[in-house]
Amino acid sequence: MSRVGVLALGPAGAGKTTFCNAIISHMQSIGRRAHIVNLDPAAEPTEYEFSIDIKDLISLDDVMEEMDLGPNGALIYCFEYLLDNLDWLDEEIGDYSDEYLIFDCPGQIELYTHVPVLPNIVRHLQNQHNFNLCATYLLEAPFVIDKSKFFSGALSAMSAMILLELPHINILSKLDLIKDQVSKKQLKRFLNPDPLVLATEDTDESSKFRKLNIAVANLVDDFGMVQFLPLDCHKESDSVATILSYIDDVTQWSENQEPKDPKDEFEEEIDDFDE
Ligand SMILES: Nc1nc2c(ncn2[C@@H]2O[C@H](COP(=O)(O)OP(=O)(O)OP(=O)(O)O)[C@@H](O)[C@H]2O)c(=O)[nH]1
Repeated sequence: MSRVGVLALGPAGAGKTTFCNAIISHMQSIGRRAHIVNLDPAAEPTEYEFSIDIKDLISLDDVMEEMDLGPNGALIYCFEYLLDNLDWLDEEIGDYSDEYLIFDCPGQIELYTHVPVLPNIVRHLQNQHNFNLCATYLLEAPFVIDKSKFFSGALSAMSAMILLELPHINILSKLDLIKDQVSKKQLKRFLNPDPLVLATEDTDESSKFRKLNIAVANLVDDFGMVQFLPLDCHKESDSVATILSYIDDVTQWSENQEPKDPKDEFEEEIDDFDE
């Protein structure tokens, strides 16, 4: 038996929970079942009930109060507690066989860029529960269309990809917020950009950061971190369906199957952008 799990990752407020809800809603509309696993010990209830909720094990408020810790220290404590009590997760997951689980993760990206707590949970899910996992990393469109922020976002996504070692899909969320600011052509540039061009254009040849910018751009390019699937949760759009079909491909990976090129997948989505 193999299970499919999707991790929703990304900085605070990037739209992870909204994305999880949009996936569930879309799946329900096409007759598929999926469940949200809330891994954020500070999360409030959302549109769809959590099928598995870390708050049933431990909550951030309780830890802050009882251990006299700040929010970040308390979050790390919660995850270490989860790691020490993985039998709780095992029991909860036991009820969901052959189903899609969407793991809504906290926005404190150090959990998957610095400290190994999420990678340890990922290994447990793979080894003990035979999960086919995939990571989705959300970055807000208004954030990413700014060049310097684009690189910082791409580097944080890359860091998560390296630490988690999972099939990785970058998602540009909140597309509606940039609709009036960028043309279809500009959007394409940010969905599938050439990092070297981004790093060097408009940069003074003598700038002392030029060499560093080029080195960072090459690194980002080498790791293939520069393709984004667009997501607009506030509009009836095909973006969720497109992302889901891509997730389906990477999680049901078979040896002789090549991954689809996300560029082709979202081409149609971009065509609708100016309308
Ligand atoms: N305009 C717009 N707003 C969005 C979109 N997706 C999410 N939001 C809003 O962005 C805010 C944050 O969304 P969440 O889904 O809670 O983000 P999150 O990444 O889960 O947040 P944390 O769990 O706190 O890290 C909410 O007010 C959402 O309504 C979108 O596609 N467009």
